[in-house]
Amino acid sequence: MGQNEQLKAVFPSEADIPEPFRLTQPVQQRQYLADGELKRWEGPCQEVISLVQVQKGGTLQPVILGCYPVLNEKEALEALEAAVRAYDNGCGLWPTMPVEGRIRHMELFVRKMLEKREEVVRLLMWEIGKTLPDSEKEFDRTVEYIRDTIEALKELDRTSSRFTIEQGILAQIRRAPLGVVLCMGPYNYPLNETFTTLIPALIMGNTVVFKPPKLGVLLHYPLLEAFREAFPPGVVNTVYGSGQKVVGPIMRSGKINVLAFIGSSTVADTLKQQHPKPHRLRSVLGLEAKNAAIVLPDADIEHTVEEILAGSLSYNGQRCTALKMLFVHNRIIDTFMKQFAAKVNSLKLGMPWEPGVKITPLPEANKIGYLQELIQDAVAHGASVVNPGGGENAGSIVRPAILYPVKDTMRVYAEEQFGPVVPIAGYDDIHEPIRYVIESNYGQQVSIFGTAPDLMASLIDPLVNQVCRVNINSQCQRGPDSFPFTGRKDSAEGTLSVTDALRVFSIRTLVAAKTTPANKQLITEIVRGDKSKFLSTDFLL
Ligand SMILES: NC(=O)C1=CN([C@@H]2O[C@H](COP(=O)(O)OP(=O)(O)OC[C@H]3O[C@@H](n4cnc5c(N)ncnc54)[C@H](OP(=O)(O)O)[C@@H]3O)[C@@H](O)[C@H]2O)C=CC1
Ligand SMILES: O=C(O)[C@H](O)COP(=O)(O)O
Repeated sequence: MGQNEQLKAVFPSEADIPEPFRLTQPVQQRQYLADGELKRWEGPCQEVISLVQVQKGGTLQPVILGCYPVLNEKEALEALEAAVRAYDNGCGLWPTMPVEGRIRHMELFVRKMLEKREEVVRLLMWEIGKTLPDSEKEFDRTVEYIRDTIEALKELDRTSSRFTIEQGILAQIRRAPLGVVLCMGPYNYPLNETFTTLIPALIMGNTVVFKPPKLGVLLHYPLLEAFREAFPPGVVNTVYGSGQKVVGPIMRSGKINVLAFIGSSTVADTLKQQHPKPHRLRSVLGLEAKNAAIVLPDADIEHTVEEILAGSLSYNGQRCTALKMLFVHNRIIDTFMKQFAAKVNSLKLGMPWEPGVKITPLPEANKIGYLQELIQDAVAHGASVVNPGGGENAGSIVRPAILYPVKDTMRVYAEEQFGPVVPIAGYDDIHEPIRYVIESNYGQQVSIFGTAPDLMASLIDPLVNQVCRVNINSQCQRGPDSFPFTGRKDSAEGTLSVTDALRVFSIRTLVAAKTTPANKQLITEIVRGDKSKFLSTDFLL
């Protein structure tokens, strides 16, 4: 069998798909959530085509998963207005609701969300080709993130809402919401990376409009009812359709107080510029990265190969944290390359639900075309594809490619490939990879592999001042989610983590009163009458 036939053979016929993973019927989504209602949509819908293809009569055929509403500017602005009303007129409802109340709503949401686990996991596999273990992990990690957020909020509330008297002024310092937040996430973690901003934004008392990515859109549908039941009207609203048509008007309205966006740096710039006062907009952005691995001459090669394999190719290299450029010392490059290529060649290609599969179908023809352009450009400038068949595809499946020796004249040296292409450069002088990190447009993370304490120590400080996380003898990654996650330059704006996110979606405000006898009397009555959040009697003691 030729390479292409071998690749084609990884796709199943419909009959080969095991029962629990079959899609019984397409998901015909004709609803969206706005103002507390699941509104019926009679207008045009966009078909969703799976990344998984099936064999029929010797050819690969697309699988239609369902469709979602393509809203217009009118519906998008109505959803926005619902969020604005829920914030501005929300007295006693959401933004002014005590923390314990908001937590109860969030706990109800988690219970309802858990009922949809199986459905969401199945859609993750079909919509974005994520393996079963990784799809389950994405769902479970998201639930855990919500629970951790609830605990972190309890702690923040205990420590940050306090009374103080200074210079004859009694003040209560509070953490207050910011307003209306627009949340958008990328296709590689469509659930988790949307919820890492949506959940903290909500629980801090903001109201939200969110647009799921077009790849990974249907898996949000089973959760709409949970949002509707768990939160007051207008607190959570969804929009669907082309970014330009529905997100553009929302940004241009100037009514968004926070842009919470995880995705590519160029789209983030476009969205910010659409806001009438971009410099006043708070932005929480998780963007592109080109994380490098630096392998020192004394590295433990076996361990390094394992870490770099997972770091560069898990979920087909489609992670912002993936290792996207490797620098290996010339003294060990032959040994490293032999072991690494053998591991890459042994990765199992197949369908997301198959046990042991690591490489799964990729999105869209233009993604595969882009990867092949990068490979051709590198080859034209003197690199080789080290592993035979690397970069070849059949339909949506691509065999990973290792490129070597990669030079600064090649596009793949600086561009974020976000796919199964691993560029490798050899080096003699440690200043070469360090210069790469310094000169990169991105600044998320770096991994260093080695065993000599002095050398490692001398690298850590300069590197951590260029990126935001230096990983020692391990791949780059986001988790644990309690760790701060951010980047410099074009890689991020604002910091996320369970607790950082609570801070980023809130502001410290004051209620202040002169401590005159009349004011003391007034405040005592306010407190007794339980008429505001100005509740503690500490100041009276
Ligand atoms: N730093 C981080 O935390 C992370 C960063 N990323 C980065 O995300 C990228 C991959 O994700 P990808 O989904 O391709 O990113 P995109 O920037 O293409 O899409 C992200 C979101 O923006 C929307 N969008 C795209 N174009 C427009 C537009 N013109 N107007 C309005 N909205 C638009 C998308 O919607 P639609 O799908 O409908 O087009 C999607 O919801 C990589 O660069 C990766 O590094 C990924 C994960 C984490
Ligand atoms: O969306 C991404 O790519 C992530 O931020 C990477 O997360 P991970 O390191 O946990 O896979």
